[in-house]
Amino acid sequence: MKHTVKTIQKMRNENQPITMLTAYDFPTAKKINDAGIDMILVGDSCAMVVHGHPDTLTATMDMMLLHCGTVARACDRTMVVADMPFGSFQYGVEETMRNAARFVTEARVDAVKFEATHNHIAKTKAIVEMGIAVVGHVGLHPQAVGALGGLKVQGKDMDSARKVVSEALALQEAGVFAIIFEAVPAKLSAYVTKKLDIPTISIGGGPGCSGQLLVTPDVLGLYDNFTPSFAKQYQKFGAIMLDTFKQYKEEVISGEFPGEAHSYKMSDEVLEAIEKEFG
Ligand SMILES: Nc1nc(=O)c2c([nH]1)NC[C@@H]1CN(c3ccc(C(=O)N[C@@H](CCC(=O)O)C(=O)O)cc3)CN21
Ligand SMILES: CC(C)C(=O)C(=O)O
Ligand SMILES: [Mg+2]
Repeated sequence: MKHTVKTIQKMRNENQPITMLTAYDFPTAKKINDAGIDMILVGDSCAMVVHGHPDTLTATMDMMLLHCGTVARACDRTMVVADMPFGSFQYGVEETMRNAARFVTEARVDAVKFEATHNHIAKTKAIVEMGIAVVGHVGLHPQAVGALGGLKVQGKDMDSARKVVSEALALQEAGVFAIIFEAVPAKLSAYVTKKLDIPTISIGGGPGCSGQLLVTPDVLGLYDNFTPSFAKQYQKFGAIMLDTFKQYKEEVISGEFPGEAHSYKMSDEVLEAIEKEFG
């Protein structure tokens, strides 16, 4: 059965931890779905971990719609959340509504997320009123990397902690069904989680949230430009891939590949006839 806003909120109410990972392609999304992970975020982190850009600002509507549609096709259980790229929710309520609708109608995702601050509460309400499920996102907003002066923890001092708490409360009030806490001290997200009635999902937000999220290439060991300190690498698939490609190269050079098992056969008569005809 496919997860819905209701089943995710039920998990939170029954104290069952919610699991979430990012995905950008069909085979990975299918494995995440089949593993029973509750939610997938098609993050604009794909600009970095899939497309090789230094930050998320180059993600576009076209890029996100393509990856979202691909991931959505792989998921018959996992709830799929589209991350709205920078520039898609900044220019007024109507344009934001139109862009949110495209994720639902064209890519067939189950919900949208964007890096909303206090300036985006009216837009959040407008999308919720359209009937689209919305996820909030507080703490580190990677799309604000320029203004923040780097991708770093948020909410350690009074001003930024107040921003995290007040934005989370305002987003809940605006109707989001869950909120992602990114790079926030564990004590602060635990405090806000208790204050809220909706699930909180941590990516570097500590164990006190209702669920956990990681960027899948970090989990698999597939992205080696950098890894945030909160990410846990469960496997070293990057090293396995490197060894595999080296082995393939060696086998082609040595003639070991392709052997008989990986080649097609034909009858000697046909070949002899061809040789006769063409010399
Ligand atoms: N591979 C990857 N994993 C992520 O979790 C991730 C992305 N990319 N891209 C989008 C955002 C950006 N995020 C990030 C990226 C880096 C740090 C990081 O390296 N922080 C340092 C501190 C840096 C500083 O203080 O200047 C750390 O030690 O965690 C944190 C969050 C989380 N997201
Ligand atoms: C880091 C998570 C929350 C995200 O927004 C992304 O993967 O783009
Ligand atoms: Mg993002």
